[in-house]
Amino acid sequence: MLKNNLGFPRIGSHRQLKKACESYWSGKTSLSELIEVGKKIRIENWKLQRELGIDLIPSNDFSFYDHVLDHSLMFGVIPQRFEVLKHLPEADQYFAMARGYQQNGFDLKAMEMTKWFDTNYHYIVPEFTRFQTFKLNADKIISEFREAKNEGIITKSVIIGPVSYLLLGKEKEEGFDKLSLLDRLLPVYCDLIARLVNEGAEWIQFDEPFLALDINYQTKDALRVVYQTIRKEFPALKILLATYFDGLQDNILAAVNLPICALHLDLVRCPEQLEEVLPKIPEDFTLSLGLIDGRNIWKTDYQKVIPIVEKAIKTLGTHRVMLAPSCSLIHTPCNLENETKISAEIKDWLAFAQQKLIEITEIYEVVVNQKIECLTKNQASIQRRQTSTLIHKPHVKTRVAEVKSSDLNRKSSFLERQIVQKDILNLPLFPTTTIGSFPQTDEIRAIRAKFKKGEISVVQYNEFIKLHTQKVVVWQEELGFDVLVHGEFERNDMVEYFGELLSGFVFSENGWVQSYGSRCVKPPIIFGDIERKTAMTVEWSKYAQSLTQKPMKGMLTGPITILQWSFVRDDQPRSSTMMQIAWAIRDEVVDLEKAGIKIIQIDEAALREGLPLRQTKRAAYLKNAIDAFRISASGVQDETQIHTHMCYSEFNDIIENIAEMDADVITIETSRSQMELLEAFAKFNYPNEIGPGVYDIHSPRVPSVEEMEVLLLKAMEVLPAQNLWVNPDCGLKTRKWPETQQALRNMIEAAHRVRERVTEFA
Ligand SMILES: CN1c2c(nc(N)[nH]c2=O)NC[C@@H]1CNc1ccc(C(=O)N[C@@H](CCC(=O)N[C@@H](CCC(=O)N[C@@H](CCC(=O)O)C(=O)O)C(=O)O)C(=O)O)cc1
Ligand SMILES: N[C@@H](CCS)C(=O)O
Ligand SMILES: [Zn+2]
Repeated sequence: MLKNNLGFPRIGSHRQLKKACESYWSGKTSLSELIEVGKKIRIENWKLQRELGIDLIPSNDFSFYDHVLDHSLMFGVIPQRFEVLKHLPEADQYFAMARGYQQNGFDLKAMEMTKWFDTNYHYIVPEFTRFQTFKLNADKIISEFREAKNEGIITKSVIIGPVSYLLLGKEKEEGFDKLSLLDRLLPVYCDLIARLVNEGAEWIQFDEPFLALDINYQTKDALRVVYQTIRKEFPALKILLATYFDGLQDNILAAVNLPICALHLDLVRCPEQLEEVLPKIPEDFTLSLGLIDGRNIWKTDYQKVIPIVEKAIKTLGTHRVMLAPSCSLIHTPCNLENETKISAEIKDWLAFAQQKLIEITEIYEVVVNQKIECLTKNQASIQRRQTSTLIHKPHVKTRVAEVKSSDLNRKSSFLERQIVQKDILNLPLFPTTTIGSFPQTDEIRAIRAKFKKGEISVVQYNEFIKLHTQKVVVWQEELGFDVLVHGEFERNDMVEYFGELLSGFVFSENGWVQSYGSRCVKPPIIFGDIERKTAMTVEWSKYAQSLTQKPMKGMLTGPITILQWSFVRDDQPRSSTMMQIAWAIRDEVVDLEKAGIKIIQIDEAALREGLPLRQTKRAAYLKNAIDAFRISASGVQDETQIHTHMCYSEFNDIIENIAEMDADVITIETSRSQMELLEAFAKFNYPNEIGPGVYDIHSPRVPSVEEMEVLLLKAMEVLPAQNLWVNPDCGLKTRKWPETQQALRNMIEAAHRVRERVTEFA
């Protein structure tokens, strides 16, 4: 029974990769220093996995920015516009594709970035053209394989399977289907496999996560052609095909009929699939059981998983079963041992990536070598958690259970509210605003770190934050913004900040997980019932409002997003936890209104991300999610304008549900996709107000006045001008000040120009 790992966190246990990348980007360190940091992380990871007893250790799971972009480079899928950078080192071309490039007279937009399935990881979307060609550049994958081999480890290279790679991309021209590119792509995959086999590769892991999604006949057929071709060319190759994030369901036959050696199943997301898959497994097939949750941080209950392993062994025999995490471990933090502040009681319930690999080994030991002490120790922890007095608060449960329909509804319809709000707020056409955060400078982060270490007092910290808030308010007024924000300088992260103020959460010091590129998050851990201990944002919003006559938006993170970007307790339905958060946020919204805040934004950046991957599960999720949002937003009077904000979202399939949220204004990400998204809003006759992002804040590139004006004009073609707002795609916390100032100046100018055009036209 082989112990199989699908992927290990690549950021380093102390975010070494983030620091090295950012240092290189800012010109402080050289490329060779960056490359060295990457190599050190990889070697440490491989050695660690070997020490922990993993048999199939992955390589090519490392990436300097994103593994999908790595594949695009590996296959020569480089958009034409980056050809002009051919003279640069390959690493700089790579980072230019990810981040845009605005230097030395060049002005190249970054490639689109979107969510990796239902995770908070973002990948760079491959861009395909009708006559797309592919050309192999296997340097990265081969050199990583060799690096590990030098350490005496024959790794299992991880590659995204050809079908999933194509499906992850986007057709940049009309009139062709990306799957039709398979004829040209497959031979390049075969060249790649040949190179790996030549180097001594025995196993290759092909990730085909789309097999766990709703796919059509053509896709199943494409999978068949691909793996038949590979099998024919490489009869001795051990192909492990990995599916994750859901079950195979109606794709079971398509999967088990593929000529592969091993199939990986996510048995955390879909345990019930095993029953159906087992009898259909061909004789020469191995099954990789994804039993350790790669998407959460709770200790595995061995008593629950061991019978599953035994069942698989009974049908297949020990040698045809593998033990594995449910998916790559990049979605979990590296090592629980680095945590010094989580109480011993709660730490006992947790497992980070390293501990998850230990769990695999322990389960193996229990099953194969009857090492019962591992099971006994595990069961003691599981029981301590189940009986802990920290978790349950009956009054919280009662409040959630007693929801009435009036709790879910604003007092009047949107059209009635719009009239009252227009009257009170008196905003111009195309009101200008931002999404909330302004640059979190190194100085702010350093001061917060000092405050957290107790090196400065709360008074000193608050004075410092107030000073920054004041500066940003004055600056927005000078620039002519219509609706102001306070800048969110007091927040470490839009979810962690609220978690810290709510009961039922704990926090890691080092539990970082990659979100995109060098950006990481430290998801809070929800272990118990949630309630608001005290007002969380009111003092900051009141202070900021006191500095200006213009409306100051109150800024909150919504229940869906707090849930989605946390590690959520697994001892009650997620929807129950979401409702507890919804009530806590509602209390805050009501308090903000009482404090005189006229516009309140409840960010739901993760609404789309939380949407189940399978169609059949979506309605239930959406019902709960929309109810949770409505509970959080409906405690206020008609006069109070509720905004929501979403980024990285493909809304076409959920536009009706977004309308049901009934936010007075929604601000959304649209600039990287050139407003494509708005057509969905237009088609649906979306009734409420919309701020389509015109400035892509995920790139340091400064957009020109003209290009933002063009985007606004595009928006006007499909939506009524009186419903449009002007704003960036998302918050500005990741940006530097100079580019932010220039971009926002341009944005305000673009709004003025469009206003003038409309007035002239009228
Ligand atoms: C809007 N997005 C968010 C997502 N998920 C979230 N949980 N939050 C989001 O805002 N998902 C979708 C999008 C895009 N994703 C991200 C993810 C992460 C960031 C980001 O800016 N991350 C920061 C870390 C933020 C944070 O927690 N900061 C803390 C700690 C700062 C720190 O590193 N401190 C140093 C010490 C500093 C010193 O001494 O000088 C340390 O601990 O070593 C804070 O500010 O206090 C990142 O840098 O990666 C953005 C968008
Ligand atoms: N208000 C948050 C939303 C990010 S999705 C911000 O501005 O950073
Ligand atoms: Zn956002």
